[in-house]
Amino acid sequence: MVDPRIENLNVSVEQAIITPSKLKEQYPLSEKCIETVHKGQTTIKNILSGRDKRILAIVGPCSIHDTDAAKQYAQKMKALADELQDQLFIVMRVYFEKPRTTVGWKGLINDPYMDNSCQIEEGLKQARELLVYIAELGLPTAGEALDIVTPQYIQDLFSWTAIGARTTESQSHRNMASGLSSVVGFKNGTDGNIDIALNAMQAVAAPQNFVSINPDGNVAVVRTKGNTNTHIILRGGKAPNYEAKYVEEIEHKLSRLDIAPRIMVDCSHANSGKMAANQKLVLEDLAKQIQNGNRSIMGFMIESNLEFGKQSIPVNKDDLKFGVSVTDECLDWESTQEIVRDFCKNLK
Ligand SMILES: O=C[C@H](O)[C@H](O)COP(=O)(O)O
Ligand SMILES: C=C(OP(=O)(O)O)C(=O)O
Repeated sequence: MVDPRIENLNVSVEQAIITPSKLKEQYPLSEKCIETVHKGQTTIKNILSGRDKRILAIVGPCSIHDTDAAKQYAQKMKALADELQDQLFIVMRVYFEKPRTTVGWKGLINDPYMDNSCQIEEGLKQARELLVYIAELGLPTAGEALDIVTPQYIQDLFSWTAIGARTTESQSHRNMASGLSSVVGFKNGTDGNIDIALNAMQAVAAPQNFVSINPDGNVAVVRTKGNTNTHIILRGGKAPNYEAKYVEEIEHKLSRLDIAPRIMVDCSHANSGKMAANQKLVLEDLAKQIQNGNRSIMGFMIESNLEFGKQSIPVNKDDLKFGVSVTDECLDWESTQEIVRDFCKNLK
């Protein structure tokens, strides 16, 4: 019994939704999907361990708000991934959940119609349908695990996972990451704090026990084995942190902790000053570092969409510009191809 004098004072509605197993029945995995994810997860683990010498490239929109645009983007990306497969393992950024500094649209799962109606069940369906589509193309995907329950619905389709700058220090996110099957990258904090990511990697390597839900939607205790397939992502803080002097500093910190020095650089966010065009400069710098002998940089991240820039979410959704980000500024497709190809040429 809920006593309304002391409980749920700030809750307006509690609405049961589809269970993870029912959603998976509606959008099942074909053998081709399983092969895409299995190959994606395994290849990324091999890149992390250094067995596979290629560079991991996480490239795609800041956020998905229109699954048709995302499908077009994925088709283009698949062709680029095939073209550059000798040097890069390209994984499409398919981010459905956005952490906000204060308030704002929290992504396709939370609010698929972008009108504050927050039809989360519909958001989960659209997300899963899109991930199945992309896996059918043979293109692996990457997501940010932000909500700690939604992985039960879609995580089987991701080949790589990020924990964001605002949640790397969170115990709940570390618990969750310790049970994920993919490689997990931890961003440094928004203020540039590196230690929270290093602490996260140690916490996540250990077995954890916590309360979540099971595939049938029942409350369950989850006991994990721990996930040692993790790395740091440098995303800048008060200032950028992608240059060689920062990368070397992190290498030393990792070595002191007896963790293999494997580092991903996010070319966007504070490393680009949130200006999409600057991602080119970051990527050029990374290519130089690698040419100069760096062996710890194992990957990079780029925020890119069909079209350049960003737009605010209009009241009338017919006014949305197709293929333009509704969160952070993104590079357009042509520039994305160009800078990624140049990166490969520079490495040769
Ligand atoms: O990646 C996207 C944004 O940087 C992140 O969601 C924070 O956005 P905000 O500061 O606009 O809320
Ligand atoms: C929100 C993101 O990044 P960060 O956590 O680094 O701000 C992101 O990659 O979408």
